[in-house]
Amino acid sequence: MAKQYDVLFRLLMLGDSGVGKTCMLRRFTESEFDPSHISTIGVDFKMKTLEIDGVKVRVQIWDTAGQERYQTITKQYYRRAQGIIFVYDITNRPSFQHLAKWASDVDEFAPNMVQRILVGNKSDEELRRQVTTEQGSKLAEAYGMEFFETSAATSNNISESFTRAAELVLQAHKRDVDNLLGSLDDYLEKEGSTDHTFAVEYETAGQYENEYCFFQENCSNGEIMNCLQHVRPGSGFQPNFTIFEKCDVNGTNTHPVFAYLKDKLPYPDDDPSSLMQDPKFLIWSPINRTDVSWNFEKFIVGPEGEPFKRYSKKFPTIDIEPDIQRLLRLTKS
Ligand SMILES: Nc1nc2c(ncn2[C@@H]2O[C@H](COP(=O)(O)OP(=O)(O)OP(=O)(O)O)[C@@H](O)[C@H]2O)c(=O)[nH]1
Repeated sequence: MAKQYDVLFRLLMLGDSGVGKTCMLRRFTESEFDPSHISTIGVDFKMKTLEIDGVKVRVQIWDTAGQERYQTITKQYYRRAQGIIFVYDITNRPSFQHLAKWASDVDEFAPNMVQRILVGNKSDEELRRQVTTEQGSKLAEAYGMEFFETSAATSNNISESFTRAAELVLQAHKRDVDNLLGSLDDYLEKEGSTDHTFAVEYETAGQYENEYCFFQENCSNGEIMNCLQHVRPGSGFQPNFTIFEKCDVNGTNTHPVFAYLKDKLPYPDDDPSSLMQDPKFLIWSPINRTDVSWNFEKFIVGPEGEPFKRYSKKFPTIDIEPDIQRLLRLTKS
C-alpha cells in the first residue's frame, strides 16, 4: 500500500456554540462557507494533508459541539489531541470570557504536551466587534499561545491558523517524528505485508449476511476456515476478505500491529478506566495498563491506516456500524 503521509496528528477545535468552528473547518478543508448554523452534535471531524518542512502531515481535525450538553462526550476527545484550537467570536464578548473555562478543561483533560493556539473568528464583522484585537492578543500572550483573527466568511487567516497549529505539533513531536513509526502502513510494510500474519478475534454480531462480518472463534488456526464454512455461520460461507492467523495482542510477544494500536489508542473510548475485572484471567506477562481486555475489545482503523477508535468489551459490536459507515464515506469522498 503506498504511503500517503508521514505523520498523523489530531487537532481539536474548542469554543462556545456559534463562534464558527464548523465554518472554519469547512473553509479550510473544502474551501466552502455556509452561513447557516447547524449546531454540531457531539463531535465531527475532517482530514487534510499538509506539507510542512518536507514532512507530509495528515491532520485529523475534530470539530466539537460548543453546547454545554455535549461536554461529557467532547471531553473524552481531549486526551487524544496533540493540538487545540481555541475559538471565540470577536462579535460575542461572552464567548471570549468563556475561554478561561475551555482552557481550564484542557489543563485538566488534555495531555501536557498539547499545543494550543487562540483564534478570534468573524473578523469580517468589524462593525459588530465586541473584543478588540489587542484584548485577544493579550489573552493569548497570558496563556503563552499564538493568536490569529480569522474569518471563515472571507477565508482570512484560516489556512494560516490551522497550518500553524499543525506546525507547532510537528515541532513538539519532532523527536518522535525523527524515529517515526508513522502509520499502520509502515508496520505492514516492515512486516512483509500481505503474507504476514496478524490477529483475528472478532465478536459475533449475527451480521454474516450483511456488509460487515464480525465473528469469534476459539479454535486453532487450521480450524477457522472449517468453522466458518460448516458451523458458524455455516452453509458453505466463504469470506470475501483475507483472514489472518491469530497472534498475541498482549504480553512479550505482542504483535507490532497491536503494539501500535494500543499506543495510539491506549483505552477504549467508551470505557477508559476498566481493564480486567478479575486478575486470575490475566494469563500473559508483562501486564500493561493499555492491554486489550478479555473478551472482546474492538479496534477500528480508518481508510488511511490511522487508528480511529477502540471499543470496550461491553460496547455492542452492532453499534460500531455508524462509525464504519462514517469512515467508508470518508474513503469515498
Ligand atoms: N460573518 C461571519 N459569520 C460566521 C463566520 N464563521 C461562522 N459564521 C456564522 O456563525 C454561525 C455559527 O457557525 P458554526 O460554524 O456553525 O458555529 P460552531 O462554533 O461550529 O457552533 P456549534 O457547532 O454549535 O458549536 C453560522 O451562522 C455561520 O454562518 C465568519 O467568519 N464570519
